[in-house]
Amino acid sequence: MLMQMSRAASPACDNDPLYTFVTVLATVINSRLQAERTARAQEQPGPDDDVADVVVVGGGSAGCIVAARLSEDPRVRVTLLERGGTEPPEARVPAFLSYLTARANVMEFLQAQPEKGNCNGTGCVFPLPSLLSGGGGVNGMLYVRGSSVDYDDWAEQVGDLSWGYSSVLRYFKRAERNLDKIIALDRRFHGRRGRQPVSWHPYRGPVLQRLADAFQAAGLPFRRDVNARGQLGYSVVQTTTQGGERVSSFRAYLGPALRRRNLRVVTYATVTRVLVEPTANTEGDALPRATGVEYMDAAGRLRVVKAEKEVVLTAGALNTPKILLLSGIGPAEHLKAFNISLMADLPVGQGLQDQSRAGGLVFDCDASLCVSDWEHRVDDLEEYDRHRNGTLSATPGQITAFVRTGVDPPPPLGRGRPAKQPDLQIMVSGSRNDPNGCVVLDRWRSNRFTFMPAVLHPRSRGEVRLRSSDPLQPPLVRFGFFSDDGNRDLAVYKEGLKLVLAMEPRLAERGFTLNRDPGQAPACAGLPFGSDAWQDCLARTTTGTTWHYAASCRMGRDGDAGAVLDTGLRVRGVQGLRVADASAMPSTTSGNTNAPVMMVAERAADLIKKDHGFGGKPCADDRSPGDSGPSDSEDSGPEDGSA
Ligand SMILES: Cc1cc2nc3c(=O)[nH]c(=O)nc-3n(C[C@H](O)[C@H](O)[C@H](O)COP(=O)(O)OP(=O)(O)OC[C@H]3O[C@@H](n4cnc5c(N)ncnc54)[C@H](O)[C@@H]3O)c2cc1C
Repeated sequence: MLMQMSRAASPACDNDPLYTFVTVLATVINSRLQAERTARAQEQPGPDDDVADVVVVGGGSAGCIVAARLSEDPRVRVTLLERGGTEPPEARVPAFLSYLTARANVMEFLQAQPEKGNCNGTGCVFPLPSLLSGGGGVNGMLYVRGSSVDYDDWAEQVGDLSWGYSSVLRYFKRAERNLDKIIALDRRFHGRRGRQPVSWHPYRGPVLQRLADAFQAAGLPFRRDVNARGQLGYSVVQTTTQGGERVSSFRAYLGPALRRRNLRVVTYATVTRVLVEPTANTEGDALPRATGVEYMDAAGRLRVVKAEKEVVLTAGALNTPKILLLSGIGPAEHLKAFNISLMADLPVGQGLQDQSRAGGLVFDCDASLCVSDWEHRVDDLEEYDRHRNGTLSATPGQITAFVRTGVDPPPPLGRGRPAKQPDLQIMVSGSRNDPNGCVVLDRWRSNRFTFMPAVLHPRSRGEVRLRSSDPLQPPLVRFGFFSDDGNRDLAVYKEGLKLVLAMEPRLAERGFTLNRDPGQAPACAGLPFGSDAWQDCLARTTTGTTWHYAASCRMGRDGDAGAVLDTGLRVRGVQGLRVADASAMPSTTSGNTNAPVMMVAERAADLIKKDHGFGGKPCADDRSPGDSGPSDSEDSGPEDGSA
């Protein structure tokens, strides 16, 4: 209830008859889906005296993987607590993305702190997934690992080669079940037997073809596989799907594991804090220890689960820091202001990153290309229902481009860092220009496309702090978009705008008309369209998140004042507490963040198993860094059947 009160206005059009229509159809589609092979998560809270070996907090992209991996050993009791409910059936339909992201029962919409230099000074509105599967259940499904340079940078930053590309590649491969026969043949880079299916959306309609032609005509090279030897160019990207259905890490990992007796999953369980107790270690120093968590169940009752080995936080890059702060782990001054007893003075929440982007350039589609009427919609549904194909099996966002702009100086010679790391991504988002303003509704037949340049490696930093000591209040978030000294992030973004503006004639030839309506960016209406001042204005007033929140509790080397975790993902100065989600990343990667988060979670599970001597199937991969190894490092396959 309190969560509802704290939400910003949701763009949901729940009362629209079309929404009801789609929901009913989604249910019909679901009823024809192959029989559920996975048990439903338990929605009943556990007994008051619940005890586990490991408590995992947050059942998102990372949490579902950590819980499933750790419970492979039947001796290890794992409890996963998730504040939302189970992934809804319509999440499986790729084109229903827009309905999901507008639904208050799976997404929380919040407002960030107002800042002068972005979001028109009013505070960016941003969504937070709230369901078992987290971002993986509502996201755009793009499977993008990023550049090898990203991970070599991580290794250098944290002083640990095991986070370098040749090491983390094993975990990417371990997670992946690539369903494209040709791509899967590239065994150096791809896995074929992991739990996470990766495939192309089956449908590539005329709109996609023409967008691809426009990128090609603009001189960008076509890149078939962005997850192997390089990313630069434009691509139709593979997705976390199988046979025309979304497969989140909930479906891929946790669903098949739910039958395990040693795994307990509790939904509608909001963790309010980690229980941290001062203890004595062998040297006699007082070193606090995480002993469990407190959570609020669906009935609003406070409960406790004890963790005999450790607590793993996977509540996402905005809520993991909030939970740490509520538990007395964070900047001392900040905690003092809320009368929270200090357990460890750490820069929790300080290094928040998201890939700054802003409203890009909007193109309207010729009616001949983007027809959408009731007849077509019914055809679409029939096609999907029968063949898992057609417009419902895909999203326009499957096409994207990665660019190195040249804003940053070239890397020093001999440093072995070829200029293959993109700093800009052009994302494409489809929507409908509906007269009733409910653009989210029948978006699977988009008639309007926005090209959104996103700054992949922002210099700007934000922060996550507590709004209040009430654990049900959302965190206070400041994104800091376009706030870096020297405006380098702004320069990268503007390069993206220029690139798309230069594509305008090619897009026009192919049926896409640039929408010059000043209403697209009212604050910039008085400025000449496309001018430098207009570009600045666009960035400052139409700023948005890319939903790639990361690095808010980053790992780092000993002595790094900005590091919250060590490179084993352990919270510094606290025993029995780890972070294994996007918060732990040292910096954002060259692209979307879901695949990197899955890699971090796979690695975290191995680190935990190793530390506690748990069994299961460690990635045969913890060999010496630098040995990229053959694909025998892959998982031997889902033991409980695939999703
Ligand atoms: C709209 C959208 C589109 C995106 N598109 C893409 C894309 O196309 N490709 C891509 O690679 N990435 C995409 N991403 C990003 C990607 O999904 C995230 O990076 C990834 O899901 C982060 O994983 P996580 O485990 O760190 O956090 P999440 O997946 O967000 O999981 C956190 C979980 O913790 C739960 N939780 C939070 N607080 C508590 C609490 N107190 N108690 C219990 N549970 C709690 C949440 O409900 C949630 O389930 C997108 C994200 C969004 C939101």
